[in-house]
Amino acid sequence: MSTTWSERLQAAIEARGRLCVGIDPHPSLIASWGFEPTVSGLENYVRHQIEVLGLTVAVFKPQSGLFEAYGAAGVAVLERAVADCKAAGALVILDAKRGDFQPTMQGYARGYLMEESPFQIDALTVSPYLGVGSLHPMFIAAAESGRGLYVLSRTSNPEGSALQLARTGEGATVAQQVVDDVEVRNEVLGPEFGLVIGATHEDLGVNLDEFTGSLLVPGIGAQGATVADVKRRFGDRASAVLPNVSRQVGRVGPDPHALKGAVEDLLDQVRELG
Ligand SMILES: O=c1ccn([C@@H]2O[C@H](COP(=O)(O)O)[C@@H](O)[C@H]2O)c(=O)[nH]1
Repeated sequence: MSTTWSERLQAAIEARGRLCVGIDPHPSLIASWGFEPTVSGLENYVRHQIEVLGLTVAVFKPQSGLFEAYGAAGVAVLERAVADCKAAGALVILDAKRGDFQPTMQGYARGYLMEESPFQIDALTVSPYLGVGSLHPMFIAAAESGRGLYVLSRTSNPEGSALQLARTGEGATVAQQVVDDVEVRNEVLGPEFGLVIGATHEDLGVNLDEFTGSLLVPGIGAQGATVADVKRRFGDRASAVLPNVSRQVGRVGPDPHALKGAVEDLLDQVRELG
């Protein structure tokens, strides 16, 4: 890509507002929109969501697992959904949380982060829990191709805390070590690498003061957090937040007027983040 992820993200936020809408085609949501929970229902649900919201939303975050559930046909729907979001002028963060040792990460880099990759995404979520260094091929491929990465640090789910708030030998929390290790890459390669920090924790458990990348923040809506919580919990760093809302939007149903209204309402709220 001829621009960097951080440049595209900034431009998209200025044009459309600071909001990432998750494309999370849970079978129950597909059914509630009046479609069969089959591959063709999946395709109809996703296509309708993008047709209605594609020109409004800055960033979409398809959840890979909910497409992979349908096998190769579901992955084909995902590939087309990415292309449809891009054709509508929106950016795409693929939420696939990839993480493995370096030789395997090279395969994921070829799949997601190169000019010739089948998935023409803008950014990818990755897991650092085989060591941030195991993500090295991803950092390099993303920097070379103008793509971004979002590295899991402090996830929104309650099960994450025991691991992520454990202390390293140096006394930092594991989540903080991830923040610091990713920031080292940002200093060398540019602020293209962000973090996933859940909105659901009253105490974030990490210090983000020195972090220069963007913060992908899930947990708003169905998981209980509000945009006001994000503003309070992220304080000075709220302007680096890219809030994600998935099921709360899907639960509105397929009516285009209602769907657009729900997103406009969220866009009004996120203006408060600065
Ligand atoms: O810490 C994390 C990391 C990723 N997610 C993903 O975000 C969405 C949230 O969906 P909602 O319906 O808005 O709750 C989903 O795709 C998760 O896999 C997360 O929730 N927390």
